[in-house]
Amino acid sequence: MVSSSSEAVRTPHAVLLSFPAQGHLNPILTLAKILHIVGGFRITIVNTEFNHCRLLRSSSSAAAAANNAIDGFHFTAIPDGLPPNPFDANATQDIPALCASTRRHCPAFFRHLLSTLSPPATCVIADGSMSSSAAVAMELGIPAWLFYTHSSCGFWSYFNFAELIRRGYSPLKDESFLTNGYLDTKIEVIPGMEGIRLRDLPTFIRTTNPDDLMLQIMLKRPEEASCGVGIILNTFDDLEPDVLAAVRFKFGNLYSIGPLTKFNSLVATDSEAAMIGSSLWKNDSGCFDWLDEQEPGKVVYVNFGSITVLSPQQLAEFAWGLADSGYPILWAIRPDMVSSGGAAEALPENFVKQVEEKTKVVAWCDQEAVLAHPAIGVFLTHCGWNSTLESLCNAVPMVCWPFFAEQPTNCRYICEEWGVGLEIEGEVKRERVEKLVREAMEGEKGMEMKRRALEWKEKARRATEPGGSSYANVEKLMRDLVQTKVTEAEIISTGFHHQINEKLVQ
Ligand SMILES: O=c1ccn([C@@H]2O[C@H](COP(=O)(O)OP(=O)(O)O[C@H]3O[C@H](CO)[C@@H](O)[C@H](O)[C@H]3O)[C@@H](O)[C@H]2O)c(=O)[nH]1
Repeated sequence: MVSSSSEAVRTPHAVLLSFPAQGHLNPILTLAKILHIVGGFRITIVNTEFNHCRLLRSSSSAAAAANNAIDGFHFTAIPDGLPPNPFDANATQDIPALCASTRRHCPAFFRHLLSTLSPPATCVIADGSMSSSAAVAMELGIPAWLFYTHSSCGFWSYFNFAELIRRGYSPLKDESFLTNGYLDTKIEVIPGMEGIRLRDLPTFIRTTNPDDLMLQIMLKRPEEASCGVGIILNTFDDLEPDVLAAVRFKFGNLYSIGPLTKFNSLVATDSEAAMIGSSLWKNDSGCFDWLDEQEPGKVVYVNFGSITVLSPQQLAEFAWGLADSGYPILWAIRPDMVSSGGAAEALPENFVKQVEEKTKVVAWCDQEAVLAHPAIGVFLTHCGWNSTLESLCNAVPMVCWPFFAEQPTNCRYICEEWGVGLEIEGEVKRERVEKLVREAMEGEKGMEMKRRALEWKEKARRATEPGGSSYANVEKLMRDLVQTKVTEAEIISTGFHHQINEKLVQ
């Protein structure tokens, strides 16, 4: 690795801009720690004001960084452009509204920030979902990289949406196409993803409305992905070789640097920066005492990430299916996770009484530490990309219930390509939940999944150690972040001025 004592003329200053969601902030913070602790970079992490407040409330170490108490590692915030809501620290913002608003408003705020930042930024890493802000950095002559925090298969699917529309796969003719078998159509037009079905692609393609906001946003991906000097993906070469080969063919400057979670040990120093937490909810540490009392490999860990919302009926089907499986359950139910409100209180009557001995319900927990606990046998997950990687890195087989966005694509790879998951297809039914949890825990498929999961854990370890592909790509990224310069010719030839002006007046 590039050492922190390298003879840089001045300390490089990386500004990292995160989309305001937990699944984005976590990998961005880990990358920032690597750059700071291993590469000696000065760091500024930019959140939206709403997320910044949530972070400060739940993480005292982040609050210290925000108050400039940690040397060379800072947090700051820009508005997200949404009207101020009555502030609710537990709220998750509406994702389409947030996507639209951050795209429209953040570039101007980010431009102001970059123009006034002292010391000035020497490089920018912008969340791929905030690519217009990366374009602003380039316009100011600051080289910018785009970091897409989802899987490569997710990234590449979005990238190919325009082609799918051109070929008439989407928009769907009418609602009946959601259930009449049409979604089982195999899509042979995405290089590196041969055999994938329409239903495996990110959910935003399943619309009947050509003007659907998320569809329209994803259609801009090809243009936007080209607006930085390189693309960063939190994956590793052995995991998604075909997709990565196709993406590399399109983008020469691609850095596959994952699983970033594996680098946590590299940055686990006793420095204050290493201790900074990124949880947007307060962790309930009580679950570890409970886990310590459980038999090894017998607990079903249930967590649907930071965005999934369940109806009370879905919650009840999961609850009874899990209870009927007979295994101990650790279940994280966010305060805003059930559409009727209430959250843990929304669990069916009698459920808690019936499974009291065997169940621990928390609002939020330190998931990486939970997945590393020997008591965990199976992870019932929504297939968010961070959860997927954290599960793979800890060799925990998955029962998958993809909720939205690129989660069905991750699910397809988890179950079919990597052989470490079983999918709950269609509507949640308690019998199905019970059957799949049992199969994953004690069935033949479960045994095979565990064997494959151990192999992936080992491959992830190798990728992130000296000599591994992700390790080498992190080194290259650090070098490039220091050495790359944006020339006027590049700015003009890629039309940044034009794009930005157009975006700002929209
Ligand atoms: O109780 C909890 C629950 C979650 N986490 C962490 O929160 C993150 C959740 O990320 P992820 O699993 O990716 O889920 P989402 O929050 O749903 O992530 C969003 O962002 C991801 C990355 O772009 C996408 O893959 C998802 O589809 C999108 O919903 C992970 O690091 C978890 O370890 C905790 O620490 N404690």
